[in-house]
Amino acid sequence: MQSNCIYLDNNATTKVDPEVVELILPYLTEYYGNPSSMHTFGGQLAKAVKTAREQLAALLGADESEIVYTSCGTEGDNAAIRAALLAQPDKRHIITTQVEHPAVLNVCKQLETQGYSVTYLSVNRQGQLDLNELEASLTGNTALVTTMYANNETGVVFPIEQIGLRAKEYGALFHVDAVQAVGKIPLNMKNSTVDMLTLSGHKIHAPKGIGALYVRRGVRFRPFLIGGHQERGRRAGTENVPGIVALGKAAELEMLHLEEATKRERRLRDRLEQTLLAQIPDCEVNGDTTQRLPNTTNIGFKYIEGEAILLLLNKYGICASSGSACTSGSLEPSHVLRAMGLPYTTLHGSIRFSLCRYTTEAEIDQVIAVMPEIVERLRALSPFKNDEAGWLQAQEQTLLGTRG
Ligand SMILES: Cc1ncc(COP(=O)(O)O)c(C=O)c1O
Ligand code: FES
Repeated sequence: MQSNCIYLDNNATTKVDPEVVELILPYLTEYYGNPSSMHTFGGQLAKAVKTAREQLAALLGADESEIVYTSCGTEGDNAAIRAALLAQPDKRHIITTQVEHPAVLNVCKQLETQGYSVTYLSVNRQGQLDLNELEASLTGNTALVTTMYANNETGVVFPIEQIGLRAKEYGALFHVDAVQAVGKIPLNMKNSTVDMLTLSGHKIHAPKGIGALYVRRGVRFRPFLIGGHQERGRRAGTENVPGIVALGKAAELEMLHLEEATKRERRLRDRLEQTLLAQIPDCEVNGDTTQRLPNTTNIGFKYIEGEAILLLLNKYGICASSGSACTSGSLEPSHVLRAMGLPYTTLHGSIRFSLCRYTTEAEIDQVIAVMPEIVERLRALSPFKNDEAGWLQAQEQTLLGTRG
């Protein structure tokens, strides 16, 4: 198995911090008890679970009683949406956006088949919402507004508090999928309109299989997983103790590094982006560059296929992605970039680079060194170089063929 690469796909998942690994090893070996047990061997682990809860609460500016551990971001999103609807059985309307992660979009689509109506807010070319459209969609029947904090594909950040204020005016609950924002944007739930907020461990240098949902005190919450009394009856199932300990430590490290890492990642990301834009013709950044995560850039290279770029980057040991990991492999272009109304010529040739605190100057140099040549090589092979109409026709035929 390959283990060494230039890893610029941190929005898909991150490396577990070595400090986190070291801390959790005893919880995988010696301390295997059940935190709910009466005996000391198991019961002592409740303390570790509590410490992690405090660490996570500190990162969110929340109270520890407001943290519910989950298995992943997807579970957090599912649990929050279901809980909001169960708590308000008379309300049958949900507002979300066209650019959400499938963990929200596909839940909403299923709810439509169960008698709920869903408004999918549009975004503009920059990937930003129109708050007037949100206001016009809200009614007294709206149970929930659920939007992401930052987009996984473009890094575009939504004006969360402005959305929340409007939701509150209509008495709707407000859930935020902050899987991509946690650790990259300072958060303070104390002075916030957010009622529930999802996060995922594997995006912040903890392992896969652990996440959390913030539930504001006072928000009526009905559990998604029903069974035992764990998590104060809000999420049944024996706790993933090593995962929880890891998440707590990872949160502590995110807080410690946030300011300095954010600055560094922004500088490296901007250098990568600006150099590629200067050296490669016919390319552009997708999404609002003023309201954006510091670690993400999504660049559209006209007239070529993103997958072809990725394959060549892979030959140089560079990991990036087109769209998101969950949807890669499907031939459909990204629903996020489509919602932004990108032209077909760019839609298929878009690549996301996402950095983290381990990304080095030398790694960025390496990408800068190979990208112009990769794009030039692919464009030389492309029969449609500078031929918008030809490219468009070919893409349409491909799509028809795959659907056919
Ligand atoms: C915005 C967003 N929400 C939810 C998820 C799902 O998180 P998980 O992979 O932990 O289920 C992801 C993962 O890519 C994401 O980027
Ligand atoms: S890995 Fe991020 S979209 Fe699934």
